[in-house]
Amino acid sequence: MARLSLRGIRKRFKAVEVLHGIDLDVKDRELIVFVGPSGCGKSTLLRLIAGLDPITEGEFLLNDQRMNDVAPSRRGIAMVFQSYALYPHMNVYENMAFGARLMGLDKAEVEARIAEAARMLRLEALMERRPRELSGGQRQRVAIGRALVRKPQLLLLDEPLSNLDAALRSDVRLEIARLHREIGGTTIYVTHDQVEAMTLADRIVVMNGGRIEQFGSPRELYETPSNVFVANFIGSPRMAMLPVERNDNVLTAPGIGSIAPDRLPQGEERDILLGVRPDGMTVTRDTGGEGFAGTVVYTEYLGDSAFVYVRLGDAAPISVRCAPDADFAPDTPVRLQVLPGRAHYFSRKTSERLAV
Ligand SMILES: Nc1ncnc2c1ncn2[C@@H]1O[C@H](COP(=O)(O)OP(=O)(O)OP(=O)(O)O)[C@@H](O)[C@H]1O
Repeated sequence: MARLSLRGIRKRFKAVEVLHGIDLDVKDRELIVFVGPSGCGKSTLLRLIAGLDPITEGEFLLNDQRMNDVAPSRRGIAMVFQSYALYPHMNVYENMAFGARLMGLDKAEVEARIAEAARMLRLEALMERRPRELSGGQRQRVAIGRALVRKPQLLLLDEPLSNLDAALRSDVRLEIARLHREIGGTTIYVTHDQVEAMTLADRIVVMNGGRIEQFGSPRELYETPSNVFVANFIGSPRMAMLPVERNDNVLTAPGIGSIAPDRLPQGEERDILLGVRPDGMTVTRDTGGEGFAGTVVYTEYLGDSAFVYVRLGDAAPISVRCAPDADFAPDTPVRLQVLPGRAHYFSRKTSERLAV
């Protein structure tokens, strides 16, 4: 069992504070993904949980026990790093067997677990090789295998797929998810890739500048991002953001047009940021009337759909998901409508989500 509580965690390197008070509760058996832009503190937080760096301030509890001063080897944690730290003088088999033997498992059990990991990670033909005789991606798979054979209660993975090609990446990702369920432990997975986060996680921690912006299920983050940062970070292509002024039940973007949406934000704020996902709008040739007027930049055909990129005013183009037969030549004047229930609202003052 592995249930985690982080309370007011701060981390300073000399005078520089890089984590500014992290509070987080992870349930047993959850697969949690830390995601965020480069330098936001994901790896640092993972290293504090592993015990590789001391916590400056705050408390880390594992199953209600304070872990701040417990040695890494006594935390019952297995970790896979971006740099794999394999034993150079051992071959692949021995690298995977080492940790499992230290746990006191009998020989047959160690062999069975290694065979399974090797099959899953497609390492069977490489078992006799030393790390220096392997490619980067192969080493990465050995490092994952070495952690998995221990069937840890808490598995920490820091960008474990960064050296794999696209096809292997999605295969190994599926295997990690399957193994996570099979082992029945808790997994924390660090990535900067929001697609990886969305497909793997039970819940996602979105980090930015040493703080948690939002913690929730992939669906919660996509459907109700709690601020502009999360709205922009989750979802590809990005959510369109349009500054609008509210007058009664009409939202107006100066020089672009206005809409009267089915749902409006609560409260009195007049200066609002309207957010709409690419599939939350329709685009038609401009014949006047309600809606936002723009011009087509280009149309991207994807087979099962098409993305039409539209410029509104002088902001960066926004993308609208259309049926695959959408065919708008560049510079076509078009009008955008927001579909019912698809408008997100944010305060222009605080960037926080406004309830409807
Ligand atoms: N040992 C250290 N000494 C000083 N500063 C550090 C140290 N380790 C990390 N930092 C700083 O802490 C911040 C967070 O780094 P961290 O590696 O946790 O980010 P990250 O979100 O994992 O980024 P990436 O996706 O690029 O790996 C960065 O500004 C980094 O420069």
